[in-house]
Amino acid sequence: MALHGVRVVELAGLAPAPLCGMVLADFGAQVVRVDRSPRTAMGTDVQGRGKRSLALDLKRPPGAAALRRLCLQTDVLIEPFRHGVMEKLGLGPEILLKENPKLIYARLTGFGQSGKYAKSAGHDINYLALSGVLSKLGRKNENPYAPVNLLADFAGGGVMCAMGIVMALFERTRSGKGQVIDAAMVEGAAYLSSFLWKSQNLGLWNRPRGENLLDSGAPFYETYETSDGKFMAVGAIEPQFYQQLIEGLGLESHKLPNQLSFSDWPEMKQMFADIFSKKTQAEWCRLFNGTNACVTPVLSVDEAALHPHNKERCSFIKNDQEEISPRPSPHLSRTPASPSSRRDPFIGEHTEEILLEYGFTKEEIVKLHSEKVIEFNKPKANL
Ligand SMILES: C[C@H](CCC[C@@H](C)[C@H]1CC[C@H]2[C@@H]3[C@H](O)C[C@@H]4C[C@H](O)CC[C@]4(C)[C@H]3C[C@H](O)[C@]12C)C(=O)SCCNC(=O)CCNC(=O)[C@H](O)C(C)(C)COP(=O)(O)OP(=O)(O)OC[C@H]1O[C@@H](n2cnc3c(N)ncnc32)[C@H](O)[C@@H]1OP(=O)(O)O
Repeated sequence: MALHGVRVVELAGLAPAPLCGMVLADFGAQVVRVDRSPRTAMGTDVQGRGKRSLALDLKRPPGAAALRRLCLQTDVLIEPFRHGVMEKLGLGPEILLKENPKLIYARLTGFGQSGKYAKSAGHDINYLALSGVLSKLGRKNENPYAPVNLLADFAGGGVMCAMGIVMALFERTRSGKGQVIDAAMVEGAAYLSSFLWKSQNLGLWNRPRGENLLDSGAPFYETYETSDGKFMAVGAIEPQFYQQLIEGLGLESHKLPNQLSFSDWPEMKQMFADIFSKKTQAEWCRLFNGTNACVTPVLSVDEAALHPHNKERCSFIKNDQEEISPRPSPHLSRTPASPSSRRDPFIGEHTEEILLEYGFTKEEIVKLHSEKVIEFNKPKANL
């Protein structure tokens, strides 16, 4: 796998850092997740695939010292706390990089390591709002709408951070040096959305939110309800594809306004909606399958795994617990990801084996355990 041999320590956090760690694990990195005690923390990481868990109290000096030791033999550290938390623990980048100059120290936060908000709490919706992107999302005459926590947390945060880590690992092959990554979700979400800024002069965003080409303003870039309460997605932007949409809907283009006549869009939408409501989703699929009208069913997460196209590409995978999840993407031809099929780790499940692997002696481990700096949490056998 592409990241075989890369050692990662991920400090447990909410959504974005766990995704970042999971992506690295899926592509072959050895990821150790450092958790708080199983007595004080609930296991909320559903993105623990391929990781092992070490329960370590970082607030206790021997705990922080243990992390420093781990970092001596680690390629990448992912930390998901507000600016200042790691410094307070004596685990800031100056110290850790001095001890291991090859360390890639990835700081995944909302507001970044500097600036007015650096020490403020926040979540996806706040970062998206500050990036400027949220102002563009939503339907006509409605408040801005955050699409779950996908954009800032996962795309602008977890994925951007993973990209930064891979770039830093690549650069390290030339310089032999690590570096600090300041992955701020505000900036990640904005960068991801560069098109919004760079397309201003194309006139794509001249109208209020929800009345433009790609923000649910256009009738040919919309979702429509079908007679069985499901939905179809329409993305027929180019004239030749739009023509196929019109034909599929049983309309005649010479009787319709011009595709780009903004003032006619609301009426056109109503017309398309009426037509889509006359057939079931399956009927529309049969009608549009194999055309270039850019019409596809809106599938539920369960249906997506069963769709013939996705099945053909094995786009979804099952783990040992029969849980279905998306296959790691993208697909690398020679060194594809090989996601673990084991269940996610329990907090503290691998404490002892990880510490032994990183060179701690049995005696040291017993001492840390007796001082309650580390915890073990072996799963009970299923008798
Ligand atoms: C919208 C999303 C968030 C969605 C999350 C949801 C998916 C989940 C949230 C609640 C979950 C549910 C719940 O738990 C109940 C169930 C539990 C069950 O097990 C599963 C089902 C549940 C229903 C469960 C389901 C889901 O998992 C949930 C619904 C986001 O936007 S996430 C992005 C958030 N932002 C960031 O990550 C940016 C950077 N981070 C921050 O800004 C802050 O960390 C944050 C997020 C604001 C939190 O602030 P907080 O004050 O709590 O932390 P920090 O200031 O960063 O400091 C951390 C402190 O912790 C200490 N510490 C850390 N590790 C250790 C350790 N190993 N040992 C000891 N101490 C440790 C550290 O020293 C800091 O201490 P101090 O505060 O004293 O300095």
